[in-house]
Amino acid sequence: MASGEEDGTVEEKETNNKKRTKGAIVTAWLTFYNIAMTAGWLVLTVAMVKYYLQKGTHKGLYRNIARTLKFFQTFALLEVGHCAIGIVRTSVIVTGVQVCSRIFMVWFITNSIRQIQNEESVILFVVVWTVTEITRYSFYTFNLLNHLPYFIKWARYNMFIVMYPLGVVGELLTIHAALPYVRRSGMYSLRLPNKYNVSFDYYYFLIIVMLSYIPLFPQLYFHMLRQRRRVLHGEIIVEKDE
Ligand SMILES: CCCCCCCCCCCCC[C@@H](O)CC(=O)SCCNC(=O)CCNC(=O)[C@H](O)C(C)(C)COP(=O)(O)OP(=O)(O)OC[C@H]1O[C@@H](n2cnc3c(N)ncnc32)[C@H](O)[C@@H]1OP(=O)(O)O
Repeated sequence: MASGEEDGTVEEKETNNKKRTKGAIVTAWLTFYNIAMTAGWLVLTVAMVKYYLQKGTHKGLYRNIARTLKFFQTFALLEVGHCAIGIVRTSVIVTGVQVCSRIFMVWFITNSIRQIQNEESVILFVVVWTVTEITRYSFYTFNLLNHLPYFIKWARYNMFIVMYPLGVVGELLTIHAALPYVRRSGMYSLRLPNKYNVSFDYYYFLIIVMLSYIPLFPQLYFHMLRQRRRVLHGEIIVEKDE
């Protein structure tokens, strides 16, 4: 009997040790990830400020930071995995829509259409993304280290109120600026007849993407407002897909 009780205790101890080890590994990984992402977006900030101080114009700024932006924005795909395997308490759907929209903007709009890279709207969304991500990743980092300064928590759950709409304006204006070039070049499109007997028009796809902001953006925005009420005002909120 004693051995059974001891075994129970031994099994419980082993399970608890495994949980503690897993918890330590997850915390170590997330801390590393968030520090790396904070550093990456800070490098982007320094590069943008340095370029503007040297050149005195935003023309050519995107080309100057494109590689860093593409790397760190694409690296954020890991966050969909973090949600999917449950190491962070975030909606997979919300994170997926947010990350996919950013990656779409970076790779299939600004990186693919050089003619729009000097648009002011590109600088608008890049600057807004940068300020937001530095705040967000530093929030996660300090939260994991249990030394979260209030001003970072405040910034995390208040700045989005203005930054989110500004970022959407920048993204939509950039897609709109790209439309004439896409129409003229027929890029990423498939005309009939072809061996697949399928047609695809990237111009109309972009119009659909712009229209998709109408139902999708409010979902993200209200999600952040719920998070804000939960964290700053202690409301108990259960996400739909939790
Ligand atoms: C193929 C064609 C595609 C076309 C797509 C068209 C889509 C159109 C609509 C999309 C519009 C998007 C516009 C957007 O790009 C504009 C901008 O972003 S402008 C800049 C302003 N933006 C923002 O402020 C939003 C920034 N993004 C986020 O905040 C997140 O991505 C989001 C998923 C939206 C919300 O984050 P989350 O749900 O994680 O909220 P919390 O931060 O409160 O975290 C919840 C809990 O999870 C823990 N967590 C999350 N991540 C981590 C991590 N990396 N490390 C550690 N912990 C993490 C966090 O601590 C919370 O834990 P707890 O609940 O215990 O407090």
